[in-house]
Amino acid sequence: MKATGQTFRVGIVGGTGYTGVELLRLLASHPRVTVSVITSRTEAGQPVSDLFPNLRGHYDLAFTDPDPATLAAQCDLVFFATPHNVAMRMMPELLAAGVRVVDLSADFRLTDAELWSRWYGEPHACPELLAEAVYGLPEMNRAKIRDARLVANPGCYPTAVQLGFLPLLEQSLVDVQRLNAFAASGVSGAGRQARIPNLLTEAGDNFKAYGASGHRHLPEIEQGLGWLASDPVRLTFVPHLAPMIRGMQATLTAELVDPTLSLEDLQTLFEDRFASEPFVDVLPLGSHPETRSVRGANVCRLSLHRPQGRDVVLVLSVIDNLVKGASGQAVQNMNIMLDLPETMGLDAPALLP
Ligand SMILES: NC(=O)C1=CN([C@@H]2O[C@H](COP(=O)(O)OP(=O)(O)OC[C@H]3O[C@@H](n4cnc5c(N)ncnc54)[C@H](OP(=O)(O)O)[C@@H]3O)[C@@H](O)[C@H]2O)C=CC1
Ligand SMILES: CC(=O)N[C@@H](CCC(=O)OP(=O)(O)O)C(=O)O
Repeated sequence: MKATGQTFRVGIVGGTGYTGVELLRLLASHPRVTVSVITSRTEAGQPVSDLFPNLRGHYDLAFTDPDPATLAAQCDLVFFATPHNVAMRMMPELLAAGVRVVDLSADFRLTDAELWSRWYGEPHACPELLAEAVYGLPEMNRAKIRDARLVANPGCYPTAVQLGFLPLLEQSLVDVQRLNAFAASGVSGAGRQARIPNLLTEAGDNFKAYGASGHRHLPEIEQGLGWLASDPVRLTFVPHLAPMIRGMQATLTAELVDPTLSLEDLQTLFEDRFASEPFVDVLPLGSHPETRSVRGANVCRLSLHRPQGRDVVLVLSVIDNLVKGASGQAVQNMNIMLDLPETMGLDAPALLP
């Protein structure tokens, strides 16, 4: 049953992937949104609930081939839950028809087309839209998201890392030339397509770093941290693959400019900065956040440390890569764009165990 008030029609391009089905799960209980189009090239014609039995009874909808004209006619807002290089080709037609877009891929996250093509390996298909796209980290850009036609939803690592550093950089408290982020992701971060490294027998009972000499999230994170610091930053970023399905943990370190600042001062700074943020939770001093405390929930939990009282601040940050790291944040952005309460459809607690 949908609540009173206007109901918005949304479409999802890429409905068979992990972020697509997570959007469907979250939107099934959203009181002001109806999913009117869900696309898949490989499953066109199949009812959604045949492919995803968890959604039986929630959707009377079948997958259709992605077609911009159909999406434009039947949707107020469209999510792209597709690999890179898809949204940038279909989106201009939707924007021209007055449809608003939240893109979960990286197509519009970097403002510099040349930098994008260096990291993504081909020319950008519509660089003219890069300046207009709004980077969809609400804790940083809420006012711009409200009026945006096109929101670039952040990557999962960039969400965990930027939220953890945010108060320190806004207040110029750390050396921005020597930032470090070591982060581990669950295997769902790699998407649903079949690849040998993602098999249970390869990724299970194993833990490894990858992309250590350069991962495509590095320029995205440095760009966002640079906005926060109002200065270019330099980050050492090492992602890891952890033997779990969902979840992301980031360990961040930075050197304090003023070592007389106490851990309690930093804790107060974080608590004050995030006091009115519904989806950022600063844990009490001494805590170590766990990925299972955010599983299925649109929340980032942070904790602060100063190991051995040295001049280094250490921030632990956890999110669910598919929720605050992708589809939950996309719904949060949609709520802001449609002038709905920001937490609508997103207030369920995490799944434990
Ligand atoms: N997984 C995660 O934790 C996160 C993912 N992201 C980003 O979100 C996006 C989706 O990720 P994820 O759900 O994991 O990916 P998946 O690989 O699991 O799913 C991709 C989806 O896109 C569709 N698709 C693929 N190629 C095309 C195309 N050319 N045209 C139209 N549809 C296409 C596929 O369906 P079909 O082939 O049937 O059309 C499928 O539904 C990616 O850009 C990813 O980088 C962002 C943050 C976190
Ligand atoms: C575990 C794993 O493989 N994670 C992915 C990143 C997650 C993601 O999808 O990020 P984008 O939205 O930027 O593509 C990777 O490292 O490429």
